Amino acid sequence: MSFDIEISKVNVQYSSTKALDHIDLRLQYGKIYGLLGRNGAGKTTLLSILGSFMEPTSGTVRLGGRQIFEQREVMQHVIFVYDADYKEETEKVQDMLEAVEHYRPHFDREYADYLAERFKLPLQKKMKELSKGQQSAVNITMGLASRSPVTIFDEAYLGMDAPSRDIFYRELLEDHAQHPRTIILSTHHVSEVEHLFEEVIMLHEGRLLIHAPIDQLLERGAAVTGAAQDVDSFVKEMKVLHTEQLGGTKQAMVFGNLGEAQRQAAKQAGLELGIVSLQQLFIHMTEEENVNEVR
Ligand SMILES: Nc1ncnc2c1ncn2[C@@H]1O[C@H](COP(=O)(O)OP(=O)(O)OP(=O)(O)O)[C@@H](O)[C@H]1O
Repeated sequence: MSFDIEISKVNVQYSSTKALDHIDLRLQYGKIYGLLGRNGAGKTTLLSILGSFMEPTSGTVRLGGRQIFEQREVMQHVIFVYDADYKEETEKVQDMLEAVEHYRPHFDREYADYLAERFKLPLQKKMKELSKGQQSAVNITMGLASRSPVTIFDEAYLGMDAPSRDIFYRELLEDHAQHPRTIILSTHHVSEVEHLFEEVIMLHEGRLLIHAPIDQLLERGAAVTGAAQDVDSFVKEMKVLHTEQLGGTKQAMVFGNLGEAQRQAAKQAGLELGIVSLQQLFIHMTEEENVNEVR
């Protein structure tokens, strides 16, 4: 079975809110995707559809060419890890892990034990007795150890401290290298995880803003720094996402590939060209005044 994902003309309407507006996406099997968007952009809605937690109002979602909603045989290959509510959960951690093993055909018990050890999970405690960060670490352990061909993490690290998040990111990269699968990570900690992504998907107000390989996206951003009038004249025909000025020195963040001739011209004008991080691009690409031109 192929595990490529095809999302076609997907719309989701919640009473008066259009949460997803005509989303078309192809996700190739085996890559790590970063899903970004401001609060309310539609990330959880999109991931809930992929996780078969809900059906779109219209449009189709296929995995390997097959419809996914309520298709148990297809959905055993997809795991959706999200910030679940365990306030009432009396199951012990150990039992939770064993239960997942039952219906996840690629689950690796040894790896789950190893991760439980790495995260120092109290295996004999009830889920509701765990701290928020520990509950998230259980979710992540289930998500990684399931080795599902499609593994979705929706803000899965909530409450986890920086060392635990670091373990998560390292394990994800190492395990993905050994057991390639599609991983989709939705996150607000952009600067912390951008090194994981192979492709970036940005949603804005329910619509697709961009879907591109991360290196191509980063190549489109540049920070031009120098004397204010020189910067202004250099960027006058370009898409400027953001500017900052300190005294006579200005920095403009531009969006669009700079060719060799432009790079030479910048050098001759005494301007410095710097790289822009994904976080900076994300912040300014999703500003109201920039969205239309980015699109
Ligand atoms: N059950 C619901 N009923 C009505 N509106 C909803 C419901 N769930 C989500 N929405 C709305 O749909 C839009 C998308 O919400 P969604 O949770 O998908 O965004 P998100 O990108 O995951 O946001 P966040 O980053 O804040 O988690 C928002 O405007 C939200 O208010």
